Amino acid sequence: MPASSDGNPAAHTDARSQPLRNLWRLRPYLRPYAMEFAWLLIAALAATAASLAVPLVVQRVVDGPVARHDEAGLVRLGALALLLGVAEAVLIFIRRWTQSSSSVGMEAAIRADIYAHLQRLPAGFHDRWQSGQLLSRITSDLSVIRRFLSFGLLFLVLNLVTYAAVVALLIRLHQWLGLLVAASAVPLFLISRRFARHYHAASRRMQDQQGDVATLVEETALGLRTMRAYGRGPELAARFTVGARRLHDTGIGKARLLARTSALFDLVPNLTLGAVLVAGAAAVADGVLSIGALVAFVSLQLMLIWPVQSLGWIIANGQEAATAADRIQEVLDTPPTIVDAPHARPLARGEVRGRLRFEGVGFRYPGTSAPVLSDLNLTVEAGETMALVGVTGCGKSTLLSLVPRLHEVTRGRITLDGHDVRDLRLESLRRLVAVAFEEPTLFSMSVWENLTLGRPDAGEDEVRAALALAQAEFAYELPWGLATRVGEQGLSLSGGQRQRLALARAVLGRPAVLVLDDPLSALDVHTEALVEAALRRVLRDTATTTLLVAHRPSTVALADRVALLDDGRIVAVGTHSELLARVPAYRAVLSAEPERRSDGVGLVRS
Ligand SMILES: Nc1ncnc2c1ncn2[C@@H]1O[C@H](COP(=O)(O)OP(=O)(O)OP(=O)(O)O)[C@@H](O)[C@H]1O
Repeated sequence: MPASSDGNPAAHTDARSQPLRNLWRLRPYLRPYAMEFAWLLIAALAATAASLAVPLVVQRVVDGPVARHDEAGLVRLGALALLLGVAEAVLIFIRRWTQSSSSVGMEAAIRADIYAHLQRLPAGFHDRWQSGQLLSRITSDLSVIRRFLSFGLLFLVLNLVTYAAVVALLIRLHQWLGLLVAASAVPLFLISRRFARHYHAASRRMQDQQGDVATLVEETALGLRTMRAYGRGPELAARFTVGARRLHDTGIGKARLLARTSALFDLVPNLTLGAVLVAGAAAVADGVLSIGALVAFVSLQLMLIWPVQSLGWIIANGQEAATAADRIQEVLDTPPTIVDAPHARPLARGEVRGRLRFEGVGFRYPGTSAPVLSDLNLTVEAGETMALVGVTGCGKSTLLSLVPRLHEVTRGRITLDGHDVRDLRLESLRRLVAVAFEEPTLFSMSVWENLTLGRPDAGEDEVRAALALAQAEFAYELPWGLATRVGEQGLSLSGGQRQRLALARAVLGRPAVLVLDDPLSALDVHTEALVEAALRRVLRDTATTTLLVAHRPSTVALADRVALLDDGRIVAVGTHSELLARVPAYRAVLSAEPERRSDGVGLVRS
């Protein structure tokens, strides 16, 4: 399903679009457990058969040994009833034991597939989807499906079989009374159908709202400091209260719907039971039914009460699972748009010189009308360092993201040594092109693991050299050195420390092309100078082609040439001093003069 542009793809979903179809589509996950399911179904059916046999034994007891005062017969039939009871208990144990391992295994397999799919989806998908929505799909929605596959589905089959078997036995005991019980299935069916329709819509609403609340909690946790600094705590709390209240109301609505329907599910079998008792007593009085048969009839009919009562719960569980499956398939059905072309080939580091060309490149974010880049031409020679300069919001980061194909060009092409980057294997391209973002992400793992993300085979000397280059030797001073866990729930690092580790991570990969998005913006002047000096040395020595977003003259000084980006195009290319001398717009961008934003939103300083 295409996500909506408001970041809440769920908001536009038709809840009744494909009831049960998406749940059915999950059946391949059941296949590895088909044998286990067959066994547990056999165990469950055998347990049901054992429980159904008990009233028939009771009938024999009442009409036989009790009527004839036959003690030996009573003991024999009593022992049989006891045996049936024990058999039922053992079979139920076997069923429960089997069902837990298979359903948890299926849940884990679906979760692994969703996670792998999320990794293949392009950056644009993650820009549009709220992470809370993804989180709730991969956690609570999957749990709902597991519960249905392990309990709801089993009891649905079991209860239907029980119902059919009991009705058949009842018809055998007394045809008309049996048919009366069978007729009670009609109102039950109508009630179930209406309930399923309403409950499906309510379930979808609730699962979407759970995702919204998860998003709110996540945003609050991530933005806690900003929120406090601006004194916006109460406002966010109010937003949360509204979301939580909505979720609460939907939950209450669902519970009331279930309660109302459950009352009807209680009423129908009890009314039928009342009618059977009256008509059965009359039949016994007329001598057409024995007392033992009436006792057996009523005992069997009582066995229908639980299957009918639990129908509400089973339908509710099934509808929740169906909507959860809808939400999961919405993610799985989103095709990964940035993938290897069939003819894509790998390119070894040794084969690459690093000449990077943008030829008539255009780019527009999905769901937006105006392109950010249009007809952009630029050549970065092999081993050259090119700085990219432009006002805030003109598309510098967007341009960089096109090189490793985090986004895909919508027009033109980007070539590396003459190869269109779309003709290269993604894995190969991303090994050749290393990126350091302005706001780098460190993962919840050790500094070492964060550094060697793109080069798991890197040796200690290489890591040391990369840390030295990025002036990031502070990492050795951390409590456990490079083994210190950083990122979420790890040690907090300053913005500058994070940037330096990200820079070390980028250069450690020994890339052919280094893409740096203002990588020194969070450094103090002294550290910046040290990093720049080291970076200049390395860029020269390793002959790495570098495309570098720069806002400050000191960073621009790292570059051999500078390209000025304006209105989605490269409007000037030259050395820093050439552009300073002949391009007023360049002077304006690099000086502290106020400059119009490229999108015309207002006046900003670059
Ligand atoms: N995911 C997105 N979806 C839609 N529009 C986006 C997205 N990301 C960025 N934009 C828009 O694209 C334009 C270019 O953004 P970009 O981040 O590339 O600018 P920039 O030149 O790097 O800015 P800065 O110097 O502030 O980092 C902006 O108008 C921005 O609003």
